[in-house]
Amino acid sequence: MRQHVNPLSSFFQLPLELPPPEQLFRVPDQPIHLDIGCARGRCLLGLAERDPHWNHLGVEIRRPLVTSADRDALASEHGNVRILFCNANISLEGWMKALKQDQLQRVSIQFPDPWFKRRHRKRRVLQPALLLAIATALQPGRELFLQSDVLNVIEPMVALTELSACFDRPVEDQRHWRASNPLSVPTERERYVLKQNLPVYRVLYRRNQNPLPSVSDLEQRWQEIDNPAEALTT
Ligand SMILES: C[S@@+](CC[C@H](N)C(=O)[O-])C[C@H]1O[C@@H](n2cnc3c(N)ncnc32)[C@H](O)[C@@H]1O
Repeated sequence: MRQHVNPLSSFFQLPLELPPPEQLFRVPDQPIHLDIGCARGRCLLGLAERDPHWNHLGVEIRRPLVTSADRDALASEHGNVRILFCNANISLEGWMKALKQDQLQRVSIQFPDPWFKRRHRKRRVLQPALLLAIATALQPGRELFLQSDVLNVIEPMVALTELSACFDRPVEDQRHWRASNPLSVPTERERYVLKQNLPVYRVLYRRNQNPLPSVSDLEQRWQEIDNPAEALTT
C-alpha cells in the first residue's frame, strides 16, 4: 500500500499561490467544481468531458500524480479542467476568497486518506478552517459532496459539517447515507471499492443561509468531540 503524504511536514506547509480561473480555463466565467484530493484526476477528467459548461479544478498533494493528471487535463478538448499541486489545507482558502461571487458551485472530497488515529486527526483533510473556507465561498444552495468507504473517516467529516450548521442535506434526500453518487463519473477509489462489493458512504450537502461560526469556535467544539459517531446520534 502506498505511503500517505504527511501534510503537516514543513515542505507541505509552504503556501502556494494558485492561479486564478482566467489562467486555468478557456472560458473562465463558467461555474467551478473543486475536487479536493483528486489523485490521478480521472473523475474530474471524465466530468470535464461530460459537462463542458463547467470548469473543473482538482487539487492533490502528491506531485507525481499531479504531473501526469495535469498533462491529460491540458490536452482535454474543452479547456475546462486542471489539476494543481497543493496542500488543500494551506493554499485553497486564498484561492477561493479571490473568486467572483458564486463562481464556485460544487466542492467534493472523495475517499480522503484514512488517518484513523486520534493523534493523526490534524492530518485529515477536512479541518474546521477548510470547511469554513468552503462554506464562505459557496452561496446558499451550492453543493458539498463527501464520500468514503471507511466509516471512521466519513463520520468525523459529517460530524464536523453538521457542527458548523452551515450545510443541510437536500430536502428531497434526508437519508443518512445516499445510495448513489450524484456525480456522473466515479473516482478511481470508488471503482475499486464497488468492484469488491464493499459499501460506500455518501452525503450530499447544500450550503444554507446560516452565518458562519468563527474558526476558533468551531475548532474548540470539534476538539471536544471524542467520538464522532456518537455526536451524530445526539
Ligand atoms: C485515498 S486517495 C482518493 C483519491 C480520489 N479522490 C479517489 O477517490 O480515487 C486521497 C487523496 O487525497 C490526497 N490528499 C490528502 N491530503 C491532502 C491535502 N491536504 N491536500 C491535497 N490532497 C490531499 C492524497 O494524496 C490522495 O491522493
